[in-house]
Formats: sequence, structure tokens, C-alpha cells
Amino acid sequence: MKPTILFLESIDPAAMSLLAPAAYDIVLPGSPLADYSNVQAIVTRGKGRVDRALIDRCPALRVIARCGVGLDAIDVDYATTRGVQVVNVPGANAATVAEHTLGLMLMLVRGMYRLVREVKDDNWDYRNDYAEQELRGLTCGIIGMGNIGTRVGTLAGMLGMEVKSAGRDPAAIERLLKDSNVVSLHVPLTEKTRGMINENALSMMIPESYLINTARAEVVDATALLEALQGERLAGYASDLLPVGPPEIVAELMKHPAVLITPHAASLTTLTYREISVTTVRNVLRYLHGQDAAPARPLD
Ligand SMILES: NC(=O)C1=CN([C@@H]2O[C@H](COP(=O)(O)OP(=O)(O)OC[C@H]3O[C@@H](n4cnc5c(N)ncnc54)[C@H](OP(=O)(O)O)[C@@H]3O)[C@@H](O)[C@H]2O)C=CC1
Ligand SMILES: O=C(O)C(=O)CO
Repeated sequence: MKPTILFLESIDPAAMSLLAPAAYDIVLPGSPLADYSNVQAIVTRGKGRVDRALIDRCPALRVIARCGVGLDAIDVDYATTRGVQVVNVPGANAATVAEHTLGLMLMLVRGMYRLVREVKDDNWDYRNDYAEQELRGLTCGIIGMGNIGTRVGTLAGMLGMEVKSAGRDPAAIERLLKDSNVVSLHVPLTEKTRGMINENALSMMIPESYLINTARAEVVDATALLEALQGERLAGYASDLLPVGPPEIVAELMKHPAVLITPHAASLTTLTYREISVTTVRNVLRYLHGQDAAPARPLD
């Protein structure tokens, strides 16, 4: 019987072409699957959740492959107790996410977004009112100095920013919040990082500093964020994630002129999307054929 590979979201066609239809039953998003008994691999890009219920429906499951890095949509602990391996592609989207993060910083802090919009609105003379900061000379504080955070630090340093970083030490995070003009978040979403940037954290930040979030929306408390923006304590927020919080708060944030949101696209350049898709399928094939791929680190 051919192994079934269940794709919760589509991935790049170049990766799909590595899967010979004669060897696998491939179940694509939206196609009905009546029989889960031979699902040996599940592939997710993070929107499709792999929870306990789905894992339990698949008694033959051997591998869950995350096409990307964040494991927050996968019940890694339960998978592990069931002997199911979880694999991701560590570092594979770090360069492109770091580039996107710097793009958000430039749009927000230098007001690049506004400059382009004013010219499109035929307001060339906006240049006479333009009075924004440049990144050079500002302090960039990075929380989560892993694959992405490290690259953001390198790029920010090349632009003349002073770079500070903090890992898990709460005192170091506190110092960083007090010292940075731009804080950039690069932690995974875990029970420890959920709501990490709350009212207390925002109150420590330098008045009129900026917050950049290409990690996960839930790391930032949406209500506290809106209050900080409305109180003009925070000068702006740019994120690759839709804020998560009470609907009326999210609606206010989306309307706020100093909030810039991109649609979780930081790692979706054609090059990186293809690379991470291909590596994901190779990871699945290695597991199905008995060779180890590098396992994902557990969340803590
Ligand atoms: N917008 C997008 O498209 C993308 C978003 N992401 C998000 O970015 C996150 C980071 O990715 P990446 O850099 O590749 O991951 P890494 O695992 O390389 O880095 C994560 C870093 O966060 C640190 N960290 C973990 N928990 C805490 C904590 N409680 N407090 C402070 N620091 C902590 C880790 O420290 P330690 O070394 O001690 O473990 C590590 O240095 C992903 O988990 C994902 O959520 C990732 C890719 C694309
Ligand atoms: O890799 C990740 O964690 C992303 O958010 C993009 O899929």
C-alpha cells in the first residue's frame, strides 16, 4: 500500500515534482480524504494546524514536516510521545525574513511608505514637510538572537545602527527595551513569549521608539500596543503578522496611520519559497525511507 502524504497547504510545484505519483498517495488541500489510516506524513506551512486530534486520526503517522520554521501550529510534545518525528527547515528563510524586517524598519522609521504614497497622490511637495529619522545612529534592540535575529543584527549594523541583543534573561530584555530606538522581535511563539510585549514592556521603551514584529502576532499584546500608539508613547509598529486580539482593537490597529502590516509574506519570495518547499519534501522522503533528517527543536 502506498504511503499517504497529506498536504494541509500547497507548496512550490518544484517540490511536488519530487514525489512520484506511482509511489505515494498525495492528498492536496481541499481534496477529500476518507481514510486516514495510511497517512504517514503531514506537511504544513503553519496555517494548517497539526493538533492532537489530527495526530490521533493518523495511526500510521511517521513524520510531520513544517515547510518553514515556527512550530507553534504543531503539537510537538504530543507528536513526540506518539513517536512521530517533527522536522522543519531551520535557518532556511532567515536571509529573506531579515531583509523583510529591515524593509519594514525603513518604511516605518524613515517614512518611506508615506513618501511613496504621497507621490502616488500627486503630492510631490510633501518633500517640504518631510521630517523623519534615518536608521543610522539609532539603537536597534533584537529580542531572540537566533537565525533571523542574528542576520537582522548584521544588516542593521551595516546601516550604522548600534545593535543590542537579548536572549532569555528578563533583566537583559528589560535593559534592551530601555535602551533601543527600534525593537525587533525574533522569538518563537511559546507559552513564555506569548504576550511578552505587554503594557509593562511597552512602558519601559524609550518614548517615541518603534516596534517591529516579524515573529508572531501573539508575542505582542494588541490592547497594550494600541494604547501605547494612541498615547503616542510608541511612534509606530510594523509587522508581517495580522494583530491578534479583540476584533475592535485589531480594527483600530489596522486603521492607525503608524501601523504597517504585510500579509505574512516575509519568506514568500520565489527563491526562498522554492528552497524551503524542496527541503521540506526531501525531509519527508528521508523519513519515509528510513534516513534521519535534522529533527526540529522542541518548543520551550
Ligand atoms: N514572518 C515570517 O514569515 C517568519 C516568521 N518566523 C518567526 O520567527 C521566529 C524565529 O525564527 P528563527 O530565528 O529562524 O528561529 P531560531 O530558533 O533560530 O531563533 C529563535 C531565538 O529566540 C530565542 N528565544 C526562544 N525563547 C525565548 C524567550 N522566551 N525569550 C527570549 N528569547 C527566546 C532562542 O533562544 P535560544 O537560543 O536560547 O533557544 C533563539 O535565539 C520563528 O519561530 C517564527 O515564529 C520565522 C520565519 C518566517
Ligand atoms: O517559517 C515560519 O515560521 C513562517 O512564519 C513562514 O512560514
